[in-house]
Amino acid sequence: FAIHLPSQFPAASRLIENMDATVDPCDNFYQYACGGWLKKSIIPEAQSKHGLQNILKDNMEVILKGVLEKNVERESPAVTKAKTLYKSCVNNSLIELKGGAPLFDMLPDIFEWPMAVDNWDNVYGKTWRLEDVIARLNWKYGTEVLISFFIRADDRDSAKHIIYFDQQMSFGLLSIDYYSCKGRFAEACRAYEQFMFDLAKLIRTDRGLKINEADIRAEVTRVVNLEKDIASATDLQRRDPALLYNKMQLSTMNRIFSFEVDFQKFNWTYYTAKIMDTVNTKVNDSEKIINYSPSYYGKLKNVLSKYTKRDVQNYVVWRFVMQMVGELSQAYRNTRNVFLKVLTGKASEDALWRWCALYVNGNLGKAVGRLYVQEAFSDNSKELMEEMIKDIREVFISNLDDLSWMDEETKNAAKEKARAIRARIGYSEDIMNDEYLDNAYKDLSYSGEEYFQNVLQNLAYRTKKQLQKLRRKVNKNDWFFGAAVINAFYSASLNEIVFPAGILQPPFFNKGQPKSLNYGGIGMVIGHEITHGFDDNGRSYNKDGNLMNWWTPESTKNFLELSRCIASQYSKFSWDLANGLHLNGNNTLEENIADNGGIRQAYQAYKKFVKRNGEEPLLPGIDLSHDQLFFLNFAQIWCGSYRPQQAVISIKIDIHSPVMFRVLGSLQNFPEFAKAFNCNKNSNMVSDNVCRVW
Ligand SMILES: CCCCC[C@H](S)C(=O)N[C@@H](Cc1ccccc1)C(=O)N[C@@H](C)C(=O)O
Ligand SMILES: [Zn+2]
Repeated sequence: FAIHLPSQFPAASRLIENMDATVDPCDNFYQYACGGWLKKSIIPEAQSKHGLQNILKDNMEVILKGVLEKNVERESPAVTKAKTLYKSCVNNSLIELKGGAPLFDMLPDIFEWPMAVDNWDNVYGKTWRLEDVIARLNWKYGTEVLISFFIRADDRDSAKHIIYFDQQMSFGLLSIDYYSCKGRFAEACRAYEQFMFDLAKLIRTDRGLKINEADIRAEVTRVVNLEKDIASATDLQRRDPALLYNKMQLSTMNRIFSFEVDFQKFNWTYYTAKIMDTVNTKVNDSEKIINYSPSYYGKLKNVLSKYTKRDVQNYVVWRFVMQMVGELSQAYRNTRNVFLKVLTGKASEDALWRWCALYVNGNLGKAVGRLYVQEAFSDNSKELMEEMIKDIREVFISNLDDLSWMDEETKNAAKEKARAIRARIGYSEDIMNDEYLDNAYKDLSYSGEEYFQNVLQNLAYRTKKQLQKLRRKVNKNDWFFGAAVINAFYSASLNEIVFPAGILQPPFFNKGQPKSLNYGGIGMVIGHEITHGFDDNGRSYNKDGNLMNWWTPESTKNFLELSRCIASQYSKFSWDLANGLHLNGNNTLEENIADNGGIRQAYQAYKKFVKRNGEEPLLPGIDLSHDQLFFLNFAQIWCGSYRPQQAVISIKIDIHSPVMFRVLGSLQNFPEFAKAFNCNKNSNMVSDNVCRVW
């Protein structure tokens, strides 16, 4: 356009392009809103799913590349470190030259990988202790295996830090179902074993060691069986945080929850001291800890009694090396690429610069966040966001009065908590301050030629920062998310909602676009995050972020009944792309409650805005009311598609419902949607059993 159109015009063309007006909005609003997008979009080779939000992510990566590659005459040392790290990461020729050596040269430091070395039993086996290897994997290599050890705010004393012991949180095959190795999971299992086999073989080859394929295969099989047994020991349904909170002394862990490997009793105090010594923090038997998974530790005893120390060492080192192949030469990356293609459908690697931009952002989020904000974030959105947060918070609070299932006492406590929620918008001022930034990264120094060492340094550094917090109070002013992040968050222990700069952009938000689009976009996100304070997990925490029950038994009973309505409703959705698998309404309950609350609160806030300020001028070029545009923009934020393999993964491990069901589920439960589109009561978009919690 030669003439400068008001910035809302791109909104109209975007909305029209993405939708398919031939679909009846009352039949399938997702198809109506996204049909246009779905017709013209393909999932890139390097992705296993692709949606409108990925386009924002791709654009952000381009911005990050630009700022990380730009040489400027004067900059803070912290920013220089980010650029050096990036340079080492994109130095493909040098990475290729180093082959697998950076990895297999450091394996002795974690007591070696038995299947990729000779004579392990004599050289390492005799003095081997499980505590030594998993302690080191934790503090030095940021790898949690068998035991999840982390330091976090005490659930019942959110100002203090405490040590937590939890069950293993991640598995090579992602979820327990894959270990059946049957039907749709058979191929993934085989590819997983092949990945381990190929990597062990490659390391032996590069080390000049002989290869007995049958021996390697046998060890691979034992390792996968061990991992399957560990996964089988994990607690699956962990809905109530109060039930996880088992505070005890380390001596109790030794007395009740210990286990053995090759008849060596695991000593929890010795293990914990091994980790805490690295940050000069003394712990002994009387140290208080929180055991999140008593039954898992009880089962671990039986699991490990079936395996040798060699099997256990093979497994724990495998969990580390399988992550690290990504930082090595093509031959090593290929062992995992083949596996990922089968597991997720991802058919090629991401462009190296994209991977490196995200890697540096993930590790030096404060420095990269500063560059991103300076380059791409218009600061004028803060007051508009504050106004919208105020609107939506008030709607949440006033809606409480309509809830017949909640008594006055509980309502008052809910109002108090809602008022206490603190909002973080865009980025923390700290990152614009040179000495703050330089201090944050003072202990880090990178080499442009040693990418793998840089990565190891980051693994140790991140863990060290966390371990050092144990004897310190929680700093409630710390931002726990970077600025270049296209997402939003709620923290129960801080009772805080966070909207990083990355999400404050179209289609979520734009000062120039109509308010109907802003409320259907970021407005719904704001409601989503506020509602997390009251979902089936967040509701257990009080306004100060402590696990304290502020509910009357009657209100609790009613809440659980209504949340079960949501859970069973979403469980009814079956997904043809995942050959008919049903959603897991329990695993996705928190996010579904948040979505259902968010859409209602944002819509009501928009209507209040219109009452205060009058109807907005219609959007030229699209004959929809602003009520309709509100829902259209919300839905289009979720336009996207999945590869079949990724569809199964999302159902198994994503706490969010798949995108189309997030739109269908929340709108079927919200009668104002049907009103806006004049849907009659037996249309698909009107649920015959509306569920409503907030
Ligand atoms: C491991 C990350 C978990 C993120 C959890 C936060 S509460 C969340 O669910 N954020 C919302 C933000 C949002 C809400 C409504 C509409 C759009 C975007 C979310 O859905 N995040 C998605 C993108 C995700 O994290 O997968
Ligand atoms: Zn959420």
